[in-house]
Amino acid sequence: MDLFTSQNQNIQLKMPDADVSYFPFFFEKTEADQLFDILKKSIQWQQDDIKVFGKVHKQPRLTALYSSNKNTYTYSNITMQPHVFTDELSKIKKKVDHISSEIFTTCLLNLYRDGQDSNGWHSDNEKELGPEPIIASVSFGEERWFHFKHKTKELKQKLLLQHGSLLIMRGKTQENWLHQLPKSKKIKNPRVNLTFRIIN
Ligand SMILES: O=C(O)CCC(=O)C(=O)O
Ligand SMILES: [Fe+2]
Repeated sequence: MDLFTSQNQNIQLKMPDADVSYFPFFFEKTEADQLFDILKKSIQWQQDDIKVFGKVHKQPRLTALYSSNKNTYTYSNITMQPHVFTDELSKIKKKVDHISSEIFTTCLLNLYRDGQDSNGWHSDNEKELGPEPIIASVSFGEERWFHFKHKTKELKQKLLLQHGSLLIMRGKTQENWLHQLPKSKKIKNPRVNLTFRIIN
C-alpha cells in the first residue's frame, strides 16, 4: 500500500443509528512519534475537580482546551477557557479539516497518564456543539480500547485506538450512543487524545 492510500484507509463501523469512521493510519509512525512527544511537553495540561453524586473528585486524566475563537466549553460542571492554538495543533487541525471537509474551531485534549486514567460513559451532546455534533478524535501513544453502547438498544461496539489514528463521529451518533475509555490495569504508558469540535 502506498502512503496516500494507507493514510486515507477508512473503516466505517457497523453501528445502527450512528455514523462513525476510523482512519487507522492517519499519521505515519515517525510523524506520530514526534507529535506525541511535543504535545505531552508543550500543552498546558490541567487537572480539574468534578462532582459525582455530590462528592468532589479529581478528574481521572489531564485536559486542555485550545481554540481559534474565545468561546468556552462547559461539560460535567467544568467551564474551560481556551488557549490559542499552538503551531502543532494548527498543523494537525488542517489535516483533520481536510480529510473531514469540516472547519473545526476547538480542540479538547486529554492526557491519560497510564491505565488508571480513564473517561467514563458519556455522549458529547453539550448545547455549544449544536444538534448533530461532529467530533474528530486523534490518538497518540499507548493504544487504548474505546467502547460504544447504544442508549436504548442492546448494542455494543469497541475498537482499539491506535497511535496516529483518527476517529470521526457524526450525525446522530451522540444522540443514540454513549462512549467511554475504560481503565486498564496492564497499561503503564501515556496516551494523548485530541478531540476537534465546532463551537461557534
Ligand atoms: O480519549 C478518547 O479517545 C475519548 C475522549 C472523549 O470521549 C472526549 O473527550 O469526549
Ligand atoms: Fe467523548
